[in-house]
Amino acid sequence: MFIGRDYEINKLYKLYNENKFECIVMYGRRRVGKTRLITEFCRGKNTIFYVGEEHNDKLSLKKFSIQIMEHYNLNEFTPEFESFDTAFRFIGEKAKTKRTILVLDEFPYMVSSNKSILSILQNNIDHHLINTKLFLIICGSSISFMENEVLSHKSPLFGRRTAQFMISPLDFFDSIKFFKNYSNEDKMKSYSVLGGVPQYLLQFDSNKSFDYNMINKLYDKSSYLYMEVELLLKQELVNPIVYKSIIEAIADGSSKLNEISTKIGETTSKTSIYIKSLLELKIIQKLVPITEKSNSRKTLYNICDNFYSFYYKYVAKYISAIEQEMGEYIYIEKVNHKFYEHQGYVFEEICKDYLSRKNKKSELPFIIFKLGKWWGNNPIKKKQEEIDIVGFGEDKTLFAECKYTNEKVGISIYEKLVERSNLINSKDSYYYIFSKNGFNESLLKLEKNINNLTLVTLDIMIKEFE
Ligand SMILES: Nc1ncnc2c1ncn2[C@@H]1O[C@H](COP(=O)(O)OP(=O)(O)OP(=O)(O)O)[C@@H](O)[C@H]1O
Repeated sequence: MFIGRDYEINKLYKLYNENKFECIVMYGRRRVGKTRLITEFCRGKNTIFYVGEEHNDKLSLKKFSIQIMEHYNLNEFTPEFESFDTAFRFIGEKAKTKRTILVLDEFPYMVSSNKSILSILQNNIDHHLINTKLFLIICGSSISFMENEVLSHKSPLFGRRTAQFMISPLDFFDSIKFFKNYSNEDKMKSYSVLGGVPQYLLQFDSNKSFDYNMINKLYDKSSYLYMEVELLLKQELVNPIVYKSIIEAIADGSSKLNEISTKIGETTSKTSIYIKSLLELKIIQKLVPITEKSNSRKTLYNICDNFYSFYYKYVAKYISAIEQEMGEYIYIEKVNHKFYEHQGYVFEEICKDYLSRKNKKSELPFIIFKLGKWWGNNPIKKKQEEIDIVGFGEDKTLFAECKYTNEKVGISIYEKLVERSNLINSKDSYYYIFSKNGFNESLLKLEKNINNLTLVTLDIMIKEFE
């Protein structure tokens, strides 16, 4: 079962059908589904699929040669290519007449065994490949490597790329397709723990209860997910301890730069260097009120990956108990029924995903150009206020409140939202209220009587994008 990725597959097809040379750079965090996406796209096409490994240059070239020879059915007595240069030229010759896909997966490993591959490839593109029908896909997980060494202006490959795809985790609506047998609430809970990384979503079996999966697939020291975050950080970062402290500080509620640096005992300038790497890895994100510039002093940081966020809020602090095989007890007594706040935060993101999807289909009252959150001072009440979601169109604004509670949402929530929306300049305002468990009668009646209020439940959202 292959889920989602419609945008990427459609774009790849369009480029493929142009039948000319392409150099496509694909990157994204580990386990996000890059290889699977490429495999799905390449199915039934003339493809050489090479996966880089941590070998020395000689072994790398040998493996690359074997892959090419097998593809072209060259017999075992054919000498191996003497260099990557001759190997690329050989493929280029073949691709002059026939559409050929060459995938270089795990490209950073290829480069680590031979730094000159970048310039060899550049030279080949400029002199040989550019006039062929080669469809080259360069793929890698190390986001910093791909952005700095392949995409940036410092890279020999700069200017050779014809398209790039940064592969993100699946959104809520695609992620929950992994949990066919779950109730909507369990789908939501599972997504709030695992996020949208397919490899993590695959760990839960929706034929088993949510609690069973939590206890056996996360709160068990032998489980894949239990070790994942620590291993990933070690793989991606040189000094994982400081990074871990930063993520822990954010998970614990520190969201401003000075709060984070105080908590971890580092200077703000040093902390901001570490934060930059975590931003690059898409583990944390920077938030500013939608009305402010991106360098606003009101900048906050939060963990944008649900799994990291859950792990540092509800797993990391119980490591020693889980190591003593008390994971089930910890989950039942300390976590289950207590991670409601986390779900509330994730619910807000889901509502944003919902609005983005509706916006793409032009199904909102107007086209939104900018979607975000707002917080700021209420000068009348002399206190801080926030609006969960604000969407700016050309001359219209959408304001949304997201309520993840068991109670039905009433009219007072609408009134508060209208009051707060007055803090932002808007000619024409539209209101959306999202609720886990529906709305009371008076609010439902109001929705019928005014035309700028829309009420949406979790069930409605899920049904719309099933
Ligand atoms: N869209 C999808 N639908 C269903 N399963 C998927 C999807 N994407 C990925 N998977 C599954 O998730 C797992 C991880 O995916 P994949 O190996 O493609 O990730 P990756 O980004 O290439 O990882 P890495 O960077 O670690 O090599 C695989 O089992 C894959 O089949």
